Formats: sequence, C-alpha cells, structure tokens
Amino acid sequence: MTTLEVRDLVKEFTLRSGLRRTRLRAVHRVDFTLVPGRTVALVGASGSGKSTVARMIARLEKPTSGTIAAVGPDGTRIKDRHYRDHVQMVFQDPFASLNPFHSIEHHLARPLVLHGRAKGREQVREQASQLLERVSLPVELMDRRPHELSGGQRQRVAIARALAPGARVIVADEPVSMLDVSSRLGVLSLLARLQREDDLAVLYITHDLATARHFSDSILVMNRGRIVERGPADDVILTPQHPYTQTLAAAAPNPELRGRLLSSEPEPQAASDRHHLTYDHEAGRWIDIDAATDSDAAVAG
Ligand SMILES: Nc1ncnc2c1ncn2[C@@H]1O[C@H](COP(=O)(O)OP(=O)(O)OP(=O)(O)O)[C@@H](O)[C@H]1O
Repeated sequence: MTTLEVRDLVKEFTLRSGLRRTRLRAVHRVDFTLVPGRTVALVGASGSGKSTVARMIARLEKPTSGTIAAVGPDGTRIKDRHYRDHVQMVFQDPFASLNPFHSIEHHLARPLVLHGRAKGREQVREQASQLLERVSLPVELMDRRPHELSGGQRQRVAIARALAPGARVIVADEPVSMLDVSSRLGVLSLLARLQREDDLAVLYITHDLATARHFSDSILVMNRGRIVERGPADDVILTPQHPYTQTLAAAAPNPELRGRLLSSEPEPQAASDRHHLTYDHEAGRWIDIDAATDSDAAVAG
C-alpha cells in the first residue's frame, strides 16, 4: 500500500525566441494525494499542465520547486532508488511506448528482472504469463512483437508492464485517447478492475469529463497550471463551481453532462445515475460507458 503525496508543485520552462528568453509557468502550486483504492482524475483543456504533472511524477521532468513523495504504509517516505518499484506510468501512445524490435515477453521480463520480481527464464516466463492473464490477453501473444498487436492490446501490455515491478501507484496519462472506442472502454474498465483487485492508487489524466466522472472517485480541474476546482467526481461534474469547470462541462459533447448543467433537472437516482454516455468522435456516435466490460476487444481489438 503506497500513497503519493504531491505538495506545492511548480514547473517553469524557459522559452527562447532569438535572443529573448521568457519563463512559462506550466504548473503552479499543485497539491494532491493519491491513496490506495482510489482513482483521482486530473482534467483540463489542452495545455493546462496535466502532462507536465505526470512527467514530474514519472521523474521525466524535475520540478522547479515542490515535492513528490511515495509514502509506505508505515508513513515513511520511500527511498529514491525504490520509487519506480512503487510508481509507474501508462502513457498515451501505445505505439510509441513499446519497442518494435522486442517481443511482448521481453517488455514484461525486463521490469520483472530489473525490479527483482523474478529470476531465471522459467520463473520470468511464468510471471509474464500471469501478467498477460491479468490484463485479459491470451498468453500466446507472448512471442509476438508490438506491431502484431492492436492498439488496445498494446495498451494492455503497457498496463501489464506497469504492474510488473509490483507498483501500487499508477499514473495513466490519456491512456485511451489514441484507441478506437471499443478498446477504449475495455481498457478503462480493466484499469478499474486492477485498481480494485490490487488496491491501487490511480491518477487518471484526461480531457474527457464523462469518463473522468465514471471511472474516478474525485476530480481535480486544472487550468493554466493551477488546480481551480476539486471534489467528489459527481459534484464537480454535475454542479461545477468554478467558471472554467462550467465552461468545460458546457463544451463537453455529452448531452447528459451539458443538459444537467443547463437545466435545473433533479439528480437521477442510483441505477440511472451510473448510466453515462461518451461521444466517439471518429465513429460519430454516442457510446454507453456502462455497456463496456474489461475484456471487450481484449483479444480482437
Ligand atoms: N518541455 C517543454 N518546454 C517548454 N514548454 C513546455 C514543455 N512541456 C510543456 N510545455 C508547456 O507547458 C504547458 C503545459 O503543457 P502540458 O503538456 O503539461 O499540458 P496538457 O494539459 O497535458 O496538454 P495536452 O492535453 O495537450 O497534453 C503548455 O503551454 C506547453 O506548451
């Protein structure tokens, strides 16, 4: 059980144009905590600073100031050299994040060995098979290369790879935005199942308010580097307080969110409350999130 504490996080970039230099504050005084068994969505328009937060958590960028600490169950901060055993990323692009020259087995074996989870060919292969099963992929995919898999299958491999070190905190940066819609909801449902099974702490970064509401417990809304609103997912989406959140919700291509915002309709009760739609831009149609299961398109899609 690991908690991730983000405190007073700031990131500034220096931009050069000819001889001129300017400072861009991409992230400004961001604070939040990820706790086991809970998903927090970080939402905001393009350029609001979401990926910069993710990249700092993944240690791909150094914060200008502030701290990011993984904290163990006994309350002590996890040492830097063990940070990646606990905190792992799933990136947006499953095509770029897997090496085309290596087999699926290699992608899973490497973190298993590097993080001391398995040794010896047999044990590694056995654990890699188990990881594939956990993400609802057939073990026969083990010897294939990434280009022989669909986008959804590749993202499942990326999730299995994130689990391989035994990570307890997963940061998923737009994990489904490059997938077709059938794979998209299956992959989000898979993340939700793994989160429940392993008591993971998850940061789900997205610009899609409908899936943020459906797949998270609470939502942080980011605008121009700052968290401008935070709270339980339903409250933030259905009764947004900050004008920026209201604008995001009003612009969402989702009749349920937009309709609720513009009308004084009472909140729906339990069952219907979980019935959400999201818009598939490529297919040009509405999709029922509740109809998706985590094994959807796992094999074919
Ligand atoms: N390496 C960098 N150098 C300079 N500016 C950067 C760098 N990385 C990000 N930025 C700037 O920081 C701001 C926040 O970018 P970021 O990618 O974090 O936003 P985002 O909310 O994740 O957007 P998107 O959803 O489009 O990925 C943007 O203005 C971006 O241009």
